Amino acid sequence: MAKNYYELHVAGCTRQLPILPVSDTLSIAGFVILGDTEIVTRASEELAARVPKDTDIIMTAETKGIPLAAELARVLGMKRYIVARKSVKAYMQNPIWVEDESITTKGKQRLYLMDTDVEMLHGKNVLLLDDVISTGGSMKAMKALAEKAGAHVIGEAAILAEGNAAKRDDIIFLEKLPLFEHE
Ligand SMILES: Nc1ncnc2[nH]cnc12
Repeated sequence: MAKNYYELHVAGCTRQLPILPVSDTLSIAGFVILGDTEIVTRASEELAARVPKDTDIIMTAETKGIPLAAELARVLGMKRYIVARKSVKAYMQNPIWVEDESITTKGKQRLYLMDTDVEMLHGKNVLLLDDVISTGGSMKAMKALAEKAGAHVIGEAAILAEGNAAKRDDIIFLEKLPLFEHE
């Protein structure tokens, strides 16, 4: 049980985030939107106002970005959105893939798209979406994957920008989230 919490205020919601170690020297405030309809709905409304006008389609990656992408696409009246997967399922034909590294996952993993996703992305302006942008590793992998599929990445958006990402002016986000360094 985590003893310490960080109080987050975002899109009119307040959440107590448990501070949890991800390495010997670094802890994060765990932000989980899975199962939280209120934060997903309200954040999507605020993000919708900031989506680049010429966005054709939204793309996210498994897992925590999925409800956000579904709701943001719905608010924007988009019938489809794209989910990059962490593994290849039997129903995924002719997959393409890239390597991915993230702050919350140990080691390397891959991100995959199936051929129907590639068809939907080809030649489109795509907005990359996630719950948190931190090191930028997941976004980098998603960008490479979208470009491999023949899409043009028009922007990167998230509910929160964590650590140094909060200083970036090339990404869309609603609030900052600190990282917690210790000895
Ligand atoms: N603070 C955080 N909580 C949950 N997922 C994350 N991914 C990157 N930073 C995170």
